[in-house]
Amino acid sequence: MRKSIATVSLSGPLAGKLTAAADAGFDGVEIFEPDLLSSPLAPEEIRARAADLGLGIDLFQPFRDFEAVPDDVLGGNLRRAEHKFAVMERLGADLLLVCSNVSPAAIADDLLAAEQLRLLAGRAAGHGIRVAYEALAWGRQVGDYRHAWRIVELADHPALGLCLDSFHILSRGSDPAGIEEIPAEKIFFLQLADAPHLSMDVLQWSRHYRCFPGQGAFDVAGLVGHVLRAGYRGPLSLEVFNDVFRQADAGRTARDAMRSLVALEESVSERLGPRAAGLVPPPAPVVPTGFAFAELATPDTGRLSGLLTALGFARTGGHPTKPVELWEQEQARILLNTGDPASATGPALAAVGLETPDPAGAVKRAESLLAPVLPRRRGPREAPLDAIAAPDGTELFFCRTARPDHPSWTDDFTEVPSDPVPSAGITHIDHVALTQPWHYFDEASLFYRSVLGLRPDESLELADPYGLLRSRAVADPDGSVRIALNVAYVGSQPGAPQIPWQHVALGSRDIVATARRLRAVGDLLLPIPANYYDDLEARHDLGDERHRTLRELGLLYDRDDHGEFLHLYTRTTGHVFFEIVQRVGGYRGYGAVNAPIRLAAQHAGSN
Ligand SMILES: O=C(O)c1ccc(O)c(O)c1
Ligand SMILES: [Mg+2]
Repeated sequence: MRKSIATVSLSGPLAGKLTAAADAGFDGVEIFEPDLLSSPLAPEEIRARAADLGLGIDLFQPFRDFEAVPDDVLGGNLRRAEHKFAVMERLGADLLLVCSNVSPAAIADDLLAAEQLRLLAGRAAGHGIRVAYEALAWGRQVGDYRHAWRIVELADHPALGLCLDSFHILSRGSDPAGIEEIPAEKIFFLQLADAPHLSMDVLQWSRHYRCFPGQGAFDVAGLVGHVLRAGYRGPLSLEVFNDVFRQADAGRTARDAMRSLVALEESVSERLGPRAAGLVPPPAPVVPTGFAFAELATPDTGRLSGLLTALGFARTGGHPTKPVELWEQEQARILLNTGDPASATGPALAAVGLETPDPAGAVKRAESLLAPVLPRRRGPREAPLDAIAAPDGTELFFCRTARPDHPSWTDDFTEVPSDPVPSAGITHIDHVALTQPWHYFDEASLFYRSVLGLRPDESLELADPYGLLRSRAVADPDGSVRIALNVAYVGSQPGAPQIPWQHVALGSRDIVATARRLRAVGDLLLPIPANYYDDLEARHDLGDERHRTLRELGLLYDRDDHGEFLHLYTRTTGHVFFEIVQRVGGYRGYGAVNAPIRLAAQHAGSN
């Protein structure tokens, strides 16, 4: 389907917005009038610029407070309309969005509204222009799409139709099924936005918190399904008012926007059948089945090799041509890379290897969702290793480890002789946690969900001693791949503590034994205050002996309806630390209740 975006969704001056939309592959734009008014370009120049970029100007918006006004106001409104028509002719735009009147002067009289809109449509038609009437959720008299439709029906003019906007419909809890009763030729335009569930004034919610479909809590795909069943075949147009996107890079936001529409088309086609309404779903996701490795970029191996040895890892391989070491313990594999510029400020998590049943298919899926595919870093006799860049720059490699049907990346490493290291009971990588730059957070959750087919959990807000940490995890259905995305709100004030921390959580089969071993080796673990254990005893009755063990070893505890979770943390090295976890039963979370304790301990340790 044709894909458009309202210029209000992107940051910066109008010319840059057009370039960003075109580069991301959009077919058209809605020109948001304030963007035009603040542009040094004449409408004719904007028209030419858009045409050069292959963009249509699908809509001009918004025209406000027009309908259901007293007679003495109508003349002035028609005069304003003539100005808009003139600008639109210069722009080459033939669809004007009129949003429902929000002025206290608007009269509760549908016949009057219809009569005045009919008059407007007649004038518009004289310029070859059509009018799309949109119910704003906070409209003074008209706030619901069914009400707007009754007025359009009453007006009965071929140049007057509806603009449907998913935000206004879904924020009010209106049933979108009623859209199917509207004749297709009367739905002139479809605007799409998602939003998180928030309990607040709907105007503020709309103007500040809209996000791209798939990033919020609305069933936008369900709504689009109804619109397509009604017979609408016009553009899917994103109209997102969002404070964060307004400050982010326009090119990046436009790609995020396009990714959301491609994923939306997929969700809609799953509901309506694959070839319905000219939908073109991307290749199916290839969901990863586990972690192949975590790669730490580090200026030297000294600091980390001591820690890895204490954690029970053995250095098993070296790369013949790159400064990379392979460390293993059962299915947990860590690469230490001393040749990566990312390590300049200390060890950092630079890459994650994901086990996948079909590496080539995973790359095709990623490309169709505008994920940057990285050039292959492959030596002459090395296994193919495809990788993409996640929004925060972390490289994601698609791997098949030691399978007969595919060369294994581990074969590229030369075995190195090493003394046997006593196992610490670590079996695999349970999850990785990636701290995102704050303005990429929604982009990141959509990225992992759409590109990798992982399922997002609820978004959580966790207290940090210096602010709030937002956290959202994505995982595959059986929990073999879990990625916790965090965003730190701290650090906005100069000199405030920063937490650019990434971590690798290692699964242990017996965390008490692992903890005892780590304590015996040295002072490697994050100390947990006694107050935590006093409170834990009040919250959970685990028996005296268990409480004593948790306290003695500095273990943190959580439980959910499915099981229990025990975990501990190493001190931070550079930008990374390790967590050791044991899931007992089917515990699904990440110990979020304990995050404030952990964050406070980390801040105390870094002072
Ligand atoms: O917030 C507004 O004023 C506004 C304007 C135009 C729209 O299409 C819309 O959905 C909201
Ligand atoms: Mg709208």
